[in-house]
Amino acid sequence: MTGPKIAMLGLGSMNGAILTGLLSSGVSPEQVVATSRSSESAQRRSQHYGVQVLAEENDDAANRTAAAQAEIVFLGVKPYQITDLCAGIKDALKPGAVVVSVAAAVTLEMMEAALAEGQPVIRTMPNTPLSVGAGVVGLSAGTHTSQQQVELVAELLGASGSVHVIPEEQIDALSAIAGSGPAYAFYLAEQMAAAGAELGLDPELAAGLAAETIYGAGKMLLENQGKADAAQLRRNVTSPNGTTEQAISTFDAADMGQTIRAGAAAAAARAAEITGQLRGQ
Ligand SMILES: NC(=O)c1ccc[n+]([C@@H]2O[C@H](COP(=O)([O-])OP(=O)(O)OC[C@H]3O[C@@H](n4cnc5c(N)ncnc54)[C@H](OP(=O)(O)O)[C@@H]3O)[C@@H](O)[C@H]2O)c1
Ligand code: PRO
Repeated sequence: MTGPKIAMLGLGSMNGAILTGLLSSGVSPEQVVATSRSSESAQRRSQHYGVQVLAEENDDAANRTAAAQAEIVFLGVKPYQITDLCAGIKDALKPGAVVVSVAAAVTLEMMEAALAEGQPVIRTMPNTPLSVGAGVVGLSAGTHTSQQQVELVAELLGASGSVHVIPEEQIDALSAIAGSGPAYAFYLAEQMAAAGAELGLDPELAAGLAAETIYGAGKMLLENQGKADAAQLRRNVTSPNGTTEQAISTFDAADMGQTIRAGAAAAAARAAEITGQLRGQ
């Protein structure tokens, strides 16, 4: 085993996506110990990822046991569970270990208050495309976190995506674009596939066309950065008086741009609302 030992407490969609990215980028399964709530899910995930997964259902101390072994401890449970999890593991953590939350809405201050005095903590907002090496991560460091720990975590996650160190006040905004963003793209894919089927294409073909088209457009956006922005690339497809123009006019008439901006604003507002609820607990 080379590299730091990593604990993943909770191994659902998000920590699972991070783990897939880590394993693809050269982290060895022996470096990882994970937990889940149910023994059924622990068994399934252990088989899927080839890592040890302890179930809390079988052993109340599963999270402590996993955390005690690691230099980096990812918290991947639901936001309302994070501070209880912190309190549960605080005495078990190794000196120098860094606790990395992936949870929406849970602040560094809340985690620091639930952990031992001086505990290094990092708050992240990752997205699930980390599982295919194309993720985005927002990262804010706590009061007692060293630059070396930030760099270690950024390097680990950076092998499966881009990492942006940002002030904590901007995490909800990043979450509304990049954390939730894959769902917006999947929603667009669903609607494009449905439209293709309504126009007479085989539904499977239509879904494939939607996926490949969104992938290709994303690749062009990235490869044209600094040369042509999204608006220019869209104009390049939109021949005057042609077919695309009809689609874009229909979108504009329904104020789709404003709808998308309102959706992202609602996601950010919900994060702030959950933070408020957690503070009131
Ligand atoms: N999904 C995303 O795209 C995304 C993106 C960014 C951030 N996040 C954040 O990621 C966190 C997890 O979300 P998710 O979507 O991954 O949820 P999820 O798929 O429901 O996964 C939650 C995981 O936590 C486990 N768990 C529950 N209670 C536990 C306990 N007491 N001890 C150990 N493990 C426990 C569950 O185990 P069982 O399977 O046995 O129930 C499951 O593995 C949330 O805080 C969310 O804000 C998610
Ligand atoms: N998924 C989590 C949620 O929907 C956080 C961003 C993406 O709450």
